[in-house]
Amino acid sequence: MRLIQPNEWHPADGLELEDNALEVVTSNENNLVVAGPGAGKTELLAQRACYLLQTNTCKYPHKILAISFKNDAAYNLRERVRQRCGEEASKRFDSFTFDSFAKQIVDRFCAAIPADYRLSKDYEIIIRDNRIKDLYKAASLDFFNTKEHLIKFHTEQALPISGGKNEDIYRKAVWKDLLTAQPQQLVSFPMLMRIAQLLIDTNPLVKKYLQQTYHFVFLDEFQDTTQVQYDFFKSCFLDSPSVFTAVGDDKQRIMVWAGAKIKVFEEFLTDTTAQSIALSLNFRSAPRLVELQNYLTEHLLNKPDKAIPSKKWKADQGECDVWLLQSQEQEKKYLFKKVSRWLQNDSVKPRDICILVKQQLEAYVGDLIKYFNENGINARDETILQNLITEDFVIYIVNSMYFLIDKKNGDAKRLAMQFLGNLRTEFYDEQLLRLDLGYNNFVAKLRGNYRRPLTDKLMNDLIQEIVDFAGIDRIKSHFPQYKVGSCFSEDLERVKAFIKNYYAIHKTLKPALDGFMGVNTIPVMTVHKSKGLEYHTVIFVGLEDGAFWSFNTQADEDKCTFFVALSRAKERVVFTFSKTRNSTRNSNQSLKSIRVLFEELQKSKIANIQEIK
Ligand SMILES: Nc1ncnc2c1ncn2[C@@H]1O[C@H](COP(=O)(O)OP(=O)(O)OP(=O)(O)O)[C@@H](O)[C@H]1O
Repeated sequence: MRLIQPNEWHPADGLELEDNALEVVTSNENNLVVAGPGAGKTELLAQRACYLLQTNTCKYPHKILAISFKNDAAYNLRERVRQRCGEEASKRFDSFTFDSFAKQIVDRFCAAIPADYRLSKDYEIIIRDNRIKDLYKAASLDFFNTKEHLIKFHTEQALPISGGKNEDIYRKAVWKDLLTAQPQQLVSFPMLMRIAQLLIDTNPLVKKYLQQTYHFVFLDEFQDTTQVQYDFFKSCFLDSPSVFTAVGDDKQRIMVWAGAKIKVFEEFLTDTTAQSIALSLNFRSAPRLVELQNYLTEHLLNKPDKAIPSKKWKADQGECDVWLLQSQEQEKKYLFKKVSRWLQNDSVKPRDICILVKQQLEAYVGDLIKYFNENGINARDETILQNLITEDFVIYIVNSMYFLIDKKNGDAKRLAMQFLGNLRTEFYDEQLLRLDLGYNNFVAKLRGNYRRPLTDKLMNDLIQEIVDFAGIDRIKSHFPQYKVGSCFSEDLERVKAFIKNYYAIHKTLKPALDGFMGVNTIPVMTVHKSKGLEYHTVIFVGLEDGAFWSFNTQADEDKCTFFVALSRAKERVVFTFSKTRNSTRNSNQSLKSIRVLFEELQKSKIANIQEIK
């Protein structure tokens, strides 16, 4: 890799950075970038990674650690860095979620965990908090009124658990029950993070190893950081020479219900003496939508910041519609008609459109998804597959299959080879060339053996052979999340099952793979899942009291949720209100509790509100 002098470095891909962004990209100080939607915060992290690696400011062999909240966000950031500064440099860029980073530390250094909290190799991760809640219930602990309070209480304290109050004794007992459960120990991700923190607090060598490995630490979507995550970050890196860059937006703080720390920006600035830096451009949304976001920022969120649209747009671009409909039945048909027209006339692809709901996806749009699919527009609940299809090994399998059916598909081969190369970071160029040749021969052999139709058995065997070529042990040892337990085999079985299902529908492999990956399919998801993403058109279904049932108790967070939905759109955003919604608990819908959202849209004079007869 050719080294670039810092003063000769330019942002990758010809992008222009505003002055503040460029200052952060090249800075050697701790910074907190606070900026609105579409300001390029994630892009700034990608550009900073390129700067640090290409100029060797992050000196070889030290690395950059980027921590995100969701698998797909970690994946997207890693991909952006790879595209911007190439395969070789990006090997020193580790992009993980908080959860997988903590798990990796625990798995790697499990013998160093103090005895009372030690985990064996095959612990089970509890995803559903109910198991924890039930244990407290069994201990007749009723001093918390909500499950959320109880779950927060469970990991509120750093380990080891101390204190002699009743609550502490119960907490200790529940932790013990979980860590001695048979046949496997049980831990939630926040528990795992507390254990990782304990490991670091009690093992200076592990701490030193982390700090020497990662000279630069990035924190994406910092507004969503929980107390447990922040404590873990501090144990790992505070007061070390590592340089921190956090980016976030307090207008997009929608995870307070899940424990996001409201004062995290302030604490970070104090703890790390970071500078707070603002950005002013919005690269994502067209000018009319930026204007609407600015209006709502001031009048709904009571914040002073204003964004400036990028110059690539014409001043009158951007549209916001609110459609008031009579029934859910009318809503699905009207939306179908509109979406069909956009797909035909506006050169918009299904993947450029996103349907969002606040929650209860099935109740709000289950019927609509069915109706779209029955009438020729693919749409699906993306939440089911979003994590799986961004897993590296899944991308490898699918691209190997695309390459199998089309030997001219160079992109598919490149992506598959990239995965294989990453599993063998110790390889020299010559060995990589041999691997390339071996992979070509392997796929050529598969092509020769490939028979149609693919029975379930043949499909299973085909996928298994592709995985075996990469080597299950190698995959497991490379990806911390797969090292222990049965996560890998479970995910692999899910991949096989999904591809077989799509194959049963389409009868040929290409559309089956496209179906699995969601090509030509409108993604449908909750606003929470849509964070960090962007679409040409966003349709928010259910601007109603029923969907915002918690508005009276958490108005600020719900206003931010509404703002996040709106700000995912590049050119068009639509809100629907339906007078009746039979699939929900209260079929008659009103606009009383959330009147302020509706009124502010109206007052903005940008939203076009229409009653649809
Ligand atoms: N300097 C730039 N020049 C041109 N386009 C940019 C620049 N920075 C970001 N973009 C583009 O703007 C869009 C938004 O960028 P990005 O996702 O980084 O914003 P963000 O601040 O993280 O957004 P959000 O907080 O809303 O998720 C992306 O399409 C990105 O490619």
